[in-house]
Amino acid sequence: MSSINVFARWRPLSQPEDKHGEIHRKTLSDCPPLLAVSVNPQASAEGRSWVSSPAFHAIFEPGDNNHTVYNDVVAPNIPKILQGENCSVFAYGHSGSGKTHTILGYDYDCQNSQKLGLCLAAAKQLFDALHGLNEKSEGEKLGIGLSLFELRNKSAFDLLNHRNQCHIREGPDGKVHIRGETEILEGGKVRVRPIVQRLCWTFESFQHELIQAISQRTTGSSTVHEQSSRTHAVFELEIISQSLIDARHALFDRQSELVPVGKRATDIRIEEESKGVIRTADGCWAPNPNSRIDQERIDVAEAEKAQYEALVTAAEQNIEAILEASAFPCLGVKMVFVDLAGAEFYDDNGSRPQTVRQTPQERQEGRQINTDLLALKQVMGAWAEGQKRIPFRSSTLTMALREHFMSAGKGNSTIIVTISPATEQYKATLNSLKYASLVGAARV
Ligand SMILES: Nc1ncnc2c1ncn2[C@@H]1O[C@H](COP(=O)(O)OP(=O)(O)OP(=O)(O)O)[C@@H](O)[C@H]1O
Repeated sequence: MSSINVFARWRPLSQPEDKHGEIHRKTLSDCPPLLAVSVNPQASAEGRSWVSSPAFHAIFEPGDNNHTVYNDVVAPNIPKILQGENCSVFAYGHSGSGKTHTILGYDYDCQNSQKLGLCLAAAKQLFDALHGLNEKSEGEKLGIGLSLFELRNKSAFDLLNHRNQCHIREGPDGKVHIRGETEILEGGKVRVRPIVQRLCWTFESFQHELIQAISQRTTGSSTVHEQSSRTHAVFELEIISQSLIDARHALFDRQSELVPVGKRATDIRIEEESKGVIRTADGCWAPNPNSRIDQERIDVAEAEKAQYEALVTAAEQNIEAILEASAFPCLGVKMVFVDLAGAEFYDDNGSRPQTVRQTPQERQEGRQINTDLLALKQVMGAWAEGQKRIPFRSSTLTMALREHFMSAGKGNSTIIVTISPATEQYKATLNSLKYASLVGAARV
């Protein structure tokens, strides 16, 4: 079994692409249940077809709408989420191939559910399911916490907090944390806020938050079109309850109280230990016979630090206890959608197509996007093959997505490779298919 479910989606030919014609393509079903694809720049170019490995769970045709894609790709994950499994869905493809159309859609009106992007359609189905659970339960109500950030040029930006810059750090626990602003509070307390999570108790409030946030997404010119998303956007939907959120806030408070106490203990230790040595005439350090370390002062400071550390541990355990005691296995479970920035592609001779003008900054961003996507490709390949060392640290994108890979479990990650049927984009389409073929063919 492959650990990543791979789908391909052909988009319709756009009007300007019409004159150059369509890639000749065939879906092959020789190895059920997986499909392969054969492509050829033109129907007449016999003998030059490239054939993928049997890697695809389904291949969507240009006439298939978002609703069809949702039913095949995302809907089977909803029962898994409700049973307590994390899931993630990535859209990968070159610029202009239809990633944003798939993940977000360009029509957010939920009356027209045929066009709704996968993220909103999933939220709608999840809210329907949560509503059923909430009705039956006497206890706490469940909702969805939405977080949304984009990655651009090695930085992360919080779209639910005025695009504030966030920092991606690996913590002492080995987990990657995405942190927002650092606040200095009274008494030297330091609070490093996590990225904003909006609590939504109805689909309508979720939809409102999402639409507001995505209006802040960055667009620019790619080598293909002028409204290209120049960032990787990560949409995180977490099943939450009020007591889980309150417990997390309590943990942040305890962590911020620990910071000045921990710093004081470290300062006192350094101060006392430095009394115990003196500098000799030749510039070396030697024990100071006239000074005595005040061990009691160090011990008092360390004891105070230990008290505050215990409070942090208790707050962490409280979160664990809330999750374990919940009647709902889905509490704290995440569904993540990633709309990757479009890979830039070049002509055979390495030059860019002349269709769209790019600024030097956009060209630089294009190179960074390609570097990120290459790193992601390597991570997906290593992860799909079950390798021990997965190169998550090789880019900000893979660092930020590390937790999603680690927590999604085998079989719960999906990649939709969006592809264009335009002959002029054959090379880029072929690249995307080769990549998908590689990931989909990997077995564990
Ligand atoms: N399956 C589809 N059906 C109809 N229109 C589509 C489809 N896929 C893409 N399009 C249209 O093609 C254009 C480009 O699509 P989109 O913006 O989703 O590309 P993208 O891959 O997100 O590009 P970029 O990475 O540069 O942002 C849009 O106008 C979109 O509406």
